[in-house]
Amino acid sequence: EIGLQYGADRLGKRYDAAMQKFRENRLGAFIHWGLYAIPGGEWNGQVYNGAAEWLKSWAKVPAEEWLQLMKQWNPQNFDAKKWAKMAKDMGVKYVKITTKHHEGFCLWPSKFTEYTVTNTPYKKDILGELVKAYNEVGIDVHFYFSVMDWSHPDWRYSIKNQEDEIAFQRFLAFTDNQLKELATRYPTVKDFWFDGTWDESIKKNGWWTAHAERMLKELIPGVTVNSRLRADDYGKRHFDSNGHLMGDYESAYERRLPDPIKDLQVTKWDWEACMTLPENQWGYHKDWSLSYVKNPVEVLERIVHAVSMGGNMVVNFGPQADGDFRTEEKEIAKAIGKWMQKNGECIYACDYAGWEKQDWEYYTHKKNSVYMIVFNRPYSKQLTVKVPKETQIINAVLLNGEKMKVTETARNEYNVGVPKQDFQEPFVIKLEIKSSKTSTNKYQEALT
Ligand SMILES: C[C@@H]1N[C@@H](C(=O)NCc2ccccc2)[C@H](O)[C@@H]1O
Repeated sequence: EIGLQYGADRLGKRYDAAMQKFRENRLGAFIHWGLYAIPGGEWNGQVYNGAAEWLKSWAKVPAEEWLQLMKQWNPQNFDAKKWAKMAKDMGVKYVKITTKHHEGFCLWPSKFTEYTVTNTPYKKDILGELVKAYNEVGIDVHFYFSVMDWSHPDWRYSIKNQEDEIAFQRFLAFTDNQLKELATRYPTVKDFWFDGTWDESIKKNGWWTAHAERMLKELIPGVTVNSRLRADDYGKRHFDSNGHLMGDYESAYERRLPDPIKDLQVTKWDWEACMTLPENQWGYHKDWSLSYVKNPVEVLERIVHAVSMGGNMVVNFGPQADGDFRTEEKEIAKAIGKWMQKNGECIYACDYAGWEKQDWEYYTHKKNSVYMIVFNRPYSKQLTVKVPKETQIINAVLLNGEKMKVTETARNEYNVGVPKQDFQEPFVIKLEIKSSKTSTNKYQEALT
């Protein structure tokens, strides 16, 4: 291993209570809300099908013109309690909120920039209202924070000369001030999810990313920080030059997931994926007909896929400029909540089972139960289960209590029957297992 000053501060997973809670939460929601919700993907009569929160970039709008949108920021239908109820009913255990996205507009009354909610017709501290409302219903709040800040004159993509260097160090000091502000104003925050950290300027300042993680952990004991913040002494990101994960969980799975057969290495560390409903859109876009919108089962499939590999999943919502949510998002949240109400036992506090994946889809594991979450109902009416050596299935029940037939079909192989009723939605079978040394060898090995 090479010596690093700004590499991983810790090897292996964290097992303190705060990280256990982060891990056991499993299902979260993302909220992407900012000035970009006002134009909703359209600028000067042209609609862009790229990410709506990147409209400033697509339409090449200068910062001072873009920030004029603050004059229109007045979400009259914003009701933090309603947002909290929607999240509670969806069954999410935490919500990640964009405190400041790349545009530089702050949802809290920051003292270090004029581009905040204070200087809008709305005036009030939106972030404070949300932290209070979510916490009141037992939902943890995580902060999304974009280091890249298009509103700040000292932001640099790269450091070409001494002038850049001096400006960027001022920018990092400004960022420290905002992070300290967030950590001290909202001490119940549980996580910082950094974004906008891929540019040369940050990779050349790995020291600052290590300092930012350490500063937040001093200010808020137990707080978690994502790997995307981190660059090491040599500009290596997420994993340091010795291959060790930096931060507390890997955060590279954005709109994609690890392969359930080829990428089993991710089960060795904590990780969190995030996903959108229409492919490109995190912020509010007025026209969702421009791309495919995932249906509830497709969202569930991604949630279960992540948990089956020992990860968390965060489903994104992009509220409207008026502070209400579009109907499609309310419907998805309701459908997910309905399924989670019945089947959440196979998600919350569950982890990777380590069993060989089958075509009917995913396993999750908790204590001495293994859950089968069936997305693909086989015409054979038999669900193949290959167990690890010296493992026996004691019994199998549907989460509604219906007993399922279990037939041993070969060494360490079983068939589990499917429910009589076709629920027209993914269903969950809970297997009670025990390890058994005495495996009868009634099955002969083939001679080939
Ligand atoms: C969590 C997401 N990360 C931000 C982002 O900048 N992603 C990188 C990206 C944005 C637009 C086109 C390609 C790649 C998006 O705007 C969301 O905040």
